[in-house]
Amino acid sequence: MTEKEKVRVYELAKEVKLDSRRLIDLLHRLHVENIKNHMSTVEPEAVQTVKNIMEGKLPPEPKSQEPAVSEPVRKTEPTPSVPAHSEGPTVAGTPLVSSSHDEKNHVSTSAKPMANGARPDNRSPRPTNGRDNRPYPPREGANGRSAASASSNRPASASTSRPQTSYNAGGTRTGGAGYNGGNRPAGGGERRGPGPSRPSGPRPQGSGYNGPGPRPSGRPGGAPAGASSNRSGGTGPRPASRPIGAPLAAPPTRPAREQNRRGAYNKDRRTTPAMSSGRRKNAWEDENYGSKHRSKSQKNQVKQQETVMPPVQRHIIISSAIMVKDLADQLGVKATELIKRLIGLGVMAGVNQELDRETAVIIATEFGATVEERATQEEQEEIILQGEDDSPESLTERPPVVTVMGHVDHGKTSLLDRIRATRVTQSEAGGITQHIGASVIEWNDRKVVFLDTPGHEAFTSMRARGAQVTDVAVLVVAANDGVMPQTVEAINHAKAANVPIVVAINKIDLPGANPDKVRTELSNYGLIAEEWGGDTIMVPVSARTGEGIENLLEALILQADVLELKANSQRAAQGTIIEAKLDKGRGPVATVLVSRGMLNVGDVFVAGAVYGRVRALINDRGQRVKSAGPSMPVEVLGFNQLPEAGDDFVILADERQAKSIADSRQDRIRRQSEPNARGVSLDDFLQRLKDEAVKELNLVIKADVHGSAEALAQSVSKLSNDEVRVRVLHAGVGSITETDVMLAQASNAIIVGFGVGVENKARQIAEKEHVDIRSYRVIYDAIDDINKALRGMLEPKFQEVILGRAEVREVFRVPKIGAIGGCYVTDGKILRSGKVRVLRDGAVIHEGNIASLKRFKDDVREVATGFECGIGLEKFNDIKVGDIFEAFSEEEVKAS
Ligand SMILES: Nc1nc2c(ncn2[C@@H]2O[C@H](COP(=O)(O)OP(=O)(O)OP(=O)(O)O)[C@@H](O)[C@H]2O)c(=O)[nH]1
Repeated sequence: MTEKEKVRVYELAKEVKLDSRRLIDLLHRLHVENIKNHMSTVEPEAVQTVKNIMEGKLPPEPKSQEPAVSEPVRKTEPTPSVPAHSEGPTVAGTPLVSSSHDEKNHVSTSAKPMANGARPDNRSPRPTNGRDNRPYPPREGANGRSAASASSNRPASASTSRPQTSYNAGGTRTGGAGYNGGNRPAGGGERRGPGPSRPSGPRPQGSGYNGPGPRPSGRPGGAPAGASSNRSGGTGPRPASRPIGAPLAAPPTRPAREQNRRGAYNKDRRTTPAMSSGRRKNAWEDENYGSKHRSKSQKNQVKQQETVMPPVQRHIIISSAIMVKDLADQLGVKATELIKRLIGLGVMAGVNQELDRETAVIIATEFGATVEERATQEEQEEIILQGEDDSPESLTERPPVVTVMGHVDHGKTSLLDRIRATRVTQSEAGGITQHIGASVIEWNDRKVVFLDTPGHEAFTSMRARGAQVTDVAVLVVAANDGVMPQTVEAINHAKAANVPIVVAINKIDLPGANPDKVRTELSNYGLIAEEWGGDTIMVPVSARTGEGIENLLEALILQADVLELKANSQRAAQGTIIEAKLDKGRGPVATVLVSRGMLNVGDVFVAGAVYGRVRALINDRGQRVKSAGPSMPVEVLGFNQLPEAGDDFVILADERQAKSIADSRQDRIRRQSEPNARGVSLDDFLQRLKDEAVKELNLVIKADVHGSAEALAQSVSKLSNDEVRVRVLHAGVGSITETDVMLAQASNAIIVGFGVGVENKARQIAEKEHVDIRSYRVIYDAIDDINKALRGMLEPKFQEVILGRAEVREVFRVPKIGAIGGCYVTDGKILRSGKVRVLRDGAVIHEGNIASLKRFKDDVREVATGFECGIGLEKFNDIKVGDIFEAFSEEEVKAS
């Protein structure tokens, strides 16, 4: 690797002899962006910085910071201090290469200058109250429980009963070089489709490496950095480095009573056949202290140590989540012992429970094992599928991919037809447009690709599947109608996807057309027309007469030029499935939009969880072609099964490899259909705050009236604080629809409904995709819940479970009783004991208990789908034909 090349984290880790996890943590501390896991790429500048640090050349100090002062380290303060001759490079006072705890010096507390005489971060003196004021907060542990915080959460008596020198596993790990268990992309996190990152949306600034600098600390639950860590007492000399994965610290010395107890246990253990006591002891001594020439006191100490924790199997390989019992086996310890340790770290797990890789690594190191982390099969496959990055020289211009969006009847279809007609008249010789999901227009020797997919889908379901194929959105607004609800929805979708918008003000041929009114209305949504000093291109057009169409195409080309859309067309192709169907005669066929490379007949591919070999390619004019380059949509024949829209499409050299990847993806899909793949919920938002340094809470708001939606959006936006920003992706009127759920899923958002119902399909998708829909009747409750979540105080409470729905088909007025709805249960069931919400035209008009549930004349406890029944409601008589009764119950949600 040359220093100018980007490298992946694991490669760099290998090179600098640092465990990937630690390197990720270091990169985070250096504020290097986009480092998610060991496969993330590291910019050359950051690579160099890491190397410098590892070679002991510390990063330049921020000017604003205080002068270097050798700060005395108090004996009681859980503050890392690095000895003069420590060669272990440090950042922010944290040893990057954890060293074994040197027992000889374990009581040393004097301050010593750092390797090159200055503290790397020149922090101001830390308070002694145990709060972490370090500029770089500790990374959090798996499941949101940092080992450090876990240790800090222990009862005070437990921690104070330990001597200063005591070994505190949690503190050692996370307070030290840190363990970042939460750096994986969020469940629904946006996975860009293959291909070079598009320049649309905000572009990364520079290399993404901002160099070291203070970062606000004080994340919720932040534990004292290094609290009770071995650094607190172990300030004596340490070895400069240790082999990768070598034990991070020597085993603990414990209070005498505990040692005795453990001693007894260990005596038992030493009788186990795994290793004779003599061999164990020697191995332990050799590794930790050297076998000879110790002082008496040292020997005593060694003896003490030896009785505390027996050495266990030293080298294990962890590549994925592992069951507690399997890890215990690998480590050669009892599962109960492992479980105890896990509890100490705040992780509750049973013998048969899986530990994620990060937790497994931590706990294994706790037991003194060296751990080799290997990429999981999935990660290895992703590396293969991602392929090499393209060098800037290999990139050439590619056409823009455009999606048309807008309100119903504003003329999207007519506009697309008119544009296609332009193409037909301009360049086609008798070609018949074939529906393949996209079409290519050639205008003034420039190509523009239009997706036929209904606008929202391109931004929701596709994006939810990780694919973002659109470069530019054309927002069609009828000049006689102006901005309507779906116009706003479209704007929000495009904004959430960071896709620039070109506005087509349509129907200007109509007498009532008022383009300026449209411009004014759009300005309320942040779209200011260029001619009014803004940066949104707005083109008046008429799909009917064709007026302005050329201007629109010109605007799109202009926008494409601004975006500098480029791709390498000389490599193996990658793309995205934009449509797939089972054709009677041809079997599974799908349209692929090539994002980079050249797709050729005969190529072997993986697409999502299916694979195949390209038998034929058909373009949007129905012509067979031999190849298709970047941005080109092309129908592909040769799939073994039907792929799904939004799936990635990647050419591989080897059919066996393609099959194997497709098979393992199928397996994964099967496993994921079990309830562990989750979207984001408000309840676990706090957890994710800790786990992944989530900085944004995305919301989709739906309310019964415009005023409520606005009010709620404004109120919750104001809840943003220094650490977390509330971002309202969309605030609209009407019931919660499938589109809302898809937008929420694609953007990891929570849906907040205020006085509105949830459409059936939307409910089903939300359940399947684990999208959290929160319904409120009181605006304050909504604000309060979101506020609590932001402040990390949300108490999981009762969650609504929808039981079923019934439609009112007739209304009976019963004297002295009131109105009874003659209902038909359309789905689920209605329970007498449940509650009912009355929905009329998508809005909730009442919520309350059921007063009576009858089948014919009999009172019944429940009525299932497909049956008729009479439902009377407590304190509500205004039942009307067409009302929907949504039955629900409230179940307590356990804290996650
Ligand atoms: N006068 C006039 N009518 C138009 C124009 N564009 C579309 N229309 C008419 O508006 C109606 C709706 O047009 P569509 O193209 O179907 O609108 P759409 O946005 O695709 O509608 P949905 O697919 O239902 O969302 C049709 O009757 C069109 O003929 C235009 O520029 N001028």
